[in-house]
Amino acid sequence: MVQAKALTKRFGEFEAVRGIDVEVRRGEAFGFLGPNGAGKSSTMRMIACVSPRTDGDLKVLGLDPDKQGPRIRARLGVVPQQDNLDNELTVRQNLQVYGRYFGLSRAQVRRRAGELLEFAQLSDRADAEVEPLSGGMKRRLTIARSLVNDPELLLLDEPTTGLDPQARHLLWDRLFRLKAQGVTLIVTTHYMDEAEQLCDRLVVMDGGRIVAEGSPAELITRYSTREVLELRFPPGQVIPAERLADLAERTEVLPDRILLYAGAGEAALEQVHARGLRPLSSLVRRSTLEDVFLRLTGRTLVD
Ligand SMILES: Nc1ncnc2c1ncn2[C@@H]1O[C@H](COP(=O)(O)OP(=O)(O)OP(=O)(O)O)[C@@H](O)[C@H]1O
Repeated sequence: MVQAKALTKRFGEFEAVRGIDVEVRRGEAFGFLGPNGAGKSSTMRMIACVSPRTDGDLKVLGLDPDKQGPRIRARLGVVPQQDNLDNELTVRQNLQVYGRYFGLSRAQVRRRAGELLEFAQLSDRADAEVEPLSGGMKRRLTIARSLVNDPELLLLDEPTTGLDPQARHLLWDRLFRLKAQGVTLIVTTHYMDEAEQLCDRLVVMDGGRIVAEGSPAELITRYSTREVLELRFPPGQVIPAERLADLAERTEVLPDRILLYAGAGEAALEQVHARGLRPLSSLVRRSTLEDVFLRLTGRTLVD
């Protein structure tokens, strides 16, 4: 669906995307995970044929965005980072206007709008104005609108940023449904749980480069331990990192806590207690993509 080789985007002197290689296969949910400024949106905008590449090769649906942008766009759905719905129109009209734009007849538009309202779980709001809708509803409507042309490939730039957990889960559920219908998804996100839930495969981006690639489970196995012991100490107390280092394969000291990467977290915690250390709280959890990112970059995703 997408083949990029040494794909590069420069803004003047600044290189936002630094020669990345990416391949997205039909039917998969593929993710770009990285913090703000990593180059995810710049990459997405090149794939969406709205921003030309500066260098490298790019094929989307086997076509060249420089020469065949309109043909590609006709088969794509694009969900931008910011909702750009028409607040003057109702929910249904937002879908209908887009349908007309894609050249559907009035009858086709009516039918498609009905299907999409159902998909977005907004049938009961069809004739409501857009402005007072919740953030989650607006997001679902934006996604529904991007599906008007029945795209093979759907690009979602930070689909759930700013949504509460319930709205995020509802939205993920809709995306799973699309995937089950065979739509290829490409998602950018700085939420590691979103990447872990949604993506079959992903690349971790930082500073315009790809720093790792694989399925969430592969990345965790490759770059982290099975379990992590998180210890918090009272404010102002120096974290006794040197007294804990031998309990784990690796430790990370963050401003408010220390992370001990150990195969068996409970056993490590027993040792902590046996050494007379009394953390304010302790938590044994499995490793996540956040741990992978920390390992690869020395920073947390939300820095
Ligand atoms: N039009 C532009 N002109 C100049 N610099 C830009 C432009 N667009 C993006 N950049 C810069 O390129 C870098 C990558 O931006 P990009 O939006 O691709 O990152 P991102 O990973 O999507 O982060 P975010 O989540 O903030 O969108 C940033 O440093 C940004 O300031």
